[in-house]
Amino acid sequence: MKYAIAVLKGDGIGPEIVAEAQKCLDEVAKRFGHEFAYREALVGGAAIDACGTPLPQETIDTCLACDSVILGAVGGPKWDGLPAEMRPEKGLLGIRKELGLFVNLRPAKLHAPLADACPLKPERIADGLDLVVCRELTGDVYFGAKHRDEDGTGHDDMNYSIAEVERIAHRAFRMARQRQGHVTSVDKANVLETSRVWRETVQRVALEYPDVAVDYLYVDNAAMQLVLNPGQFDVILTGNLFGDILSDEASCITGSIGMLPSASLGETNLGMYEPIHGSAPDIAGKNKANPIATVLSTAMMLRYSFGLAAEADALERAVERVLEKGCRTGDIAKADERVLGCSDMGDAIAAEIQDLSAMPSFSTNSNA
Ligand SMILES: NC(=O)C1=CN([C@@H]2O[C@H](COP(=O)(O)OP(=O)(O)OC[C@H]3O[C@@H](n4cnc5c(N)ncnc54)[C@H](O)[C@@H]3O)[C@@H](O)[C@H]2O)C=CC1
Ligand SMILES: CC(C)CC(=O)C(=O)O
Ligand SMILES: [Mg+2]
Repeated sequence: MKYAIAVLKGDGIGPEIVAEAQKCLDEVAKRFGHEFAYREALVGGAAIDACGTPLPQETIDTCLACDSVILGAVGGPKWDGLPAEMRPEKGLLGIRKELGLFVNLRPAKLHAPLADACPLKPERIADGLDLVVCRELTGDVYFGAKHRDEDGTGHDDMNYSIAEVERIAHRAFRMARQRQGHVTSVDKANVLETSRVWRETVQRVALEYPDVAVDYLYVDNAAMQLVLNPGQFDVILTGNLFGDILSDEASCITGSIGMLPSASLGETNLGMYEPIHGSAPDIAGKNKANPIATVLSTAMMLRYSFGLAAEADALERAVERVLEKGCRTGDIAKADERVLGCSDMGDAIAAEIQDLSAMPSFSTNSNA
């Protein structure tokens, strides 16, 4: 099959990590007999520099004309002084909104070979870590009105409508049915009106899923529980701001933010697949970034946008195998371990895909 993929590399490490993900996808295409046709478009700082805006209309049109979107990351110190509407991050928020991507799935899994890279004591991860943050992506304080008073006071309007909470809650409960059947809804309902709307709505939606266990945590407690006993979580259902923060926290339990993929989804098959991390200006251009979060994001793309489960499994298995073999970028390496560059890690994963014959559980023509 032929698939059109919009490629938004963005800024900082964005181009480096996306190049490695494409390298791995090209191996998947060869092995399984698909064609991935890439269409590059600009977003973030790169778009500001070339077109004077963080989200050109051409980029939106390209994404809408494709079957899926891969995004690297946006932002960097070069653009930090720009007004809010002109910042690179506005381009990312804008493309999520334009494509109607209100669900952001951020799975956090502790890969066994990386147990040493987890900063928690072994007893805290005795139950492992296999959770998914189901984050609402096109509402909350990120999209509310912003302004500054004449005296310099800043305002960000935080709001959630019942309909916005309902649609993300249904997605979380349906996903829990495919997993361990447990949703933890996270809010700040003891203080925020938006959170009271959130909690009441989730409680109502939960009645439609009597087979799913549900509990409710305030976000401050959730942040603590995540490091005390991360194994208690299955699906964490939460808003845009809290989900952004909790997923970065969850990522470091897996060893590094460079490990965590995400899928941004809406009502159609068109999804955007993006690592959860940012543009990492401190390591940009140095071939030091971990490309695994981006590679695993494209595995989510194969599964969710293209329905290619065997191909997604193969890509995920290839990542597992390089970790088992001891391949490590700097962020997940122990002091005495050899450190691979971003492109070496991409090469290693691509080589594992080539070596599919050594993986008896994968047929190379199951979906071709
Ligand atoms: N989705 C996106 O495009 C996002 C963009 N940003 C933007 O990125 C810029 C930098 O933000 P920060 O707060 O520094 O967050 P960041 O996620 O870019 O970096 C935080 C730390 O994690 C490290 N890191 C991140 N990704 C890594 C990878 N793949 N491999 C190894 N190490 C990695 C960085 O080197 C840094 O030490 C800002 O302009 C911010 O607005 C931040 C978060 C998400
Ligand atoms: C850069 C922001 C717009 C969002 C963010 O940090 C994220 O989605 O992880
Ligand atoms: Mg973030």
